[in-house]
Amino acid sequence: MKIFPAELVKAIDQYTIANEPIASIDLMERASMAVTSKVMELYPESNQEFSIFAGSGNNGGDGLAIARMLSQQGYRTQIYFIQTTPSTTSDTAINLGRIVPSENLTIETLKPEAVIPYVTPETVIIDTLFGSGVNRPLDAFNKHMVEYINDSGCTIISVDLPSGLMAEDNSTNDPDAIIRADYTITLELPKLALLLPENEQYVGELSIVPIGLHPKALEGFPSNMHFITNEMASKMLYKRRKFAHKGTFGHCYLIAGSQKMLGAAILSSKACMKTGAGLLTTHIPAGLQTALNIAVPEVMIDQDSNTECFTQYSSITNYDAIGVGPGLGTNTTTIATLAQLLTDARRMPMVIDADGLNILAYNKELLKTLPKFAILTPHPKEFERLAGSWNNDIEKIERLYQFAKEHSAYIVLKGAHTIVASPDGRLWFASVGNPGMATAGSGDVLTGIILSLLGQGYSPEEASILGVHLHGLAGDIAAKEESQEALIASSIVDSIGRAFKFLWEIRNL
Ligand SMILES: NC(=O)C1=CN([C@@H]2O[C@H](COP(=O)(O)OP(=O)(O)OC[C@H]3O[C@@H](n4cnc5c(N)ncnc54)[C@H](OP(=O)(O)O)[C@@H]3O)[C@@H](O)[C@H]2O)[C@@H](O)CC1
Ligand SMILES: [K+]
Repeated sequence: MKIFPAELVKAIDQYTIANEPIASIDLMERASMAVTSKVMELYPESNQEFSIFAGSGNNGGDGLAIARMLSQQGYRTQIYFIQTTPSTTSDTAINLGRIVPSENLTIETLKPEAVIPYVTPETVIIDTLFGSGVNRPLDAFNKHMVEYINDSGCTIISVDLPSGLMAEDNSTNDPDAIIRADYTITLELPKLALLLPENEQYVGELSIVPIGLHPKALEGFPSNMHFITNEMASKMLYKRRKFAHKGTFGHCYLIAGSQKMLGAAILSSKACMKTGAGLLTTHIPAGLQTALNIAVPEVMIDQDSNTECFTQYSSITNYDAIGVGPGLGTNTTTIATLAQLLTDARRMPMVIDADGLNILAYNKELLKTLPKFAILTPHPKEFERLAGSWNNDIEKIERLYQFAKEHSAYIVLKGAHTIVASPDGRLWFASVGNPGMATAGSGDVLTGIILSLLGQGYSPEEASILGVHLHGLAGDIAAKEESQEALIASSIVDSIGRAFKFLWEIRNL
């Protein structure tokens, strides 16, 4: 699924109206119906009361239609229609005309000098003041409305975007003039601002509802940003052939672990095997063989002669892909050996994580020797060490583009919506995963998953995107079963199988 800027969303909207064809008021009705269904899913009990704050743009038009629909379903609904600009859009005017006040539905128009009515904290506020039409910080009256809603103590559901949030860059926005929603229900397409960590406080829990925009427009309009969906990930899966043998699925080589961090090597190894690698050889420091063997009997072991650092590696021509970094340490000898490995393995598919990345960050000349299309999997702090700091998430994305291009590498920037950046300037945002996955070893598991996919012949692009999606899905399955609190890295590994099954079911639909 593509992520489009607000102007293109508008153009897709227009294309749909012209080519489906459908009257714009009917498209608004369809969109409002989709949002109403989602709201009713969140609040199935019809004794829930709603207050809908509607602006005079089309977002407000949606709000008016949602109010009508909720009241028809038996929910008591009050509308506060905010009239600050004289120009009510034509569809919003039509929806205003469709409001027939009743016991369940009341409407009050608020003008700039109006006193804002008291809303009890039990009421759920539906915020439809502004949507994707905002291109500057809100004016004083609307900011006052936003502050009132934010301070109300009510649960807030924003439609399309939290009002006041611009669809892309908010670096010059006024943070006090943006709704802080508990839920954002966005129409059909995720907007960039909704996926950025700095906006989490405004967006709350994000859901996307299809509204039937024209498939030709969704396909044909260009964008270099994508949202990774189950459908997209499931299409990437390779079928395992009946006459395959373990050699068919690749021989992976993982260089990981140290005396204090053998766990990283264990988690990564397990994840690699669970993701379908045919063979895995794990290189660890001397003295740790038995522990690794017991923890992951499927793995072959390549022991270093040194107990403390990485000093040697076996012939890389034996392998199809290399993973390096989890729990490795950053000892001087380790740095020298990694430098040699990068030179030797110039044509190998490779994923580099954790201490591998720290070594690169503190020895930047090594970046020049990265194998082409190497995958780097930093968390934000590691990426900052590699690429320098940023002032906001839009600058961070710029940094990602530049860094991936400059080093011909795929960057997997881990976070709430992990971002994969390709060397040719495309980005993919993760749609799955949960805060329970911010736990020790979670990154080691991702490295193992990506290594496994590389070893099986997936391209670096596929391995990054599918790897991120499988990791997030497995985390979501684990959180559902055990809670986010109890989720540990091993739970993610244990759920990889179910993540695969889920994707295969979608593929075979
Ligand atoms: N995408 C789709 O397919 C569909 C989209 N739909 C819905 O349409 C929504 C977009 O509607 P929209 O374009 O009318 O914009 P919206 O945000 O409601 O209001 C803009 C108004 O606010 C004004 N304004 C702007 N900035 C301001 C400021 N700082 N302070 C004060 N005023 C400011 C601006 O005026 P102007 O900039 O001209 O001064 C304009 O009058 C979209 O989010 C979705 O909910 C569905 O109905 C159907 C399918
Ligand atoms: K809104």
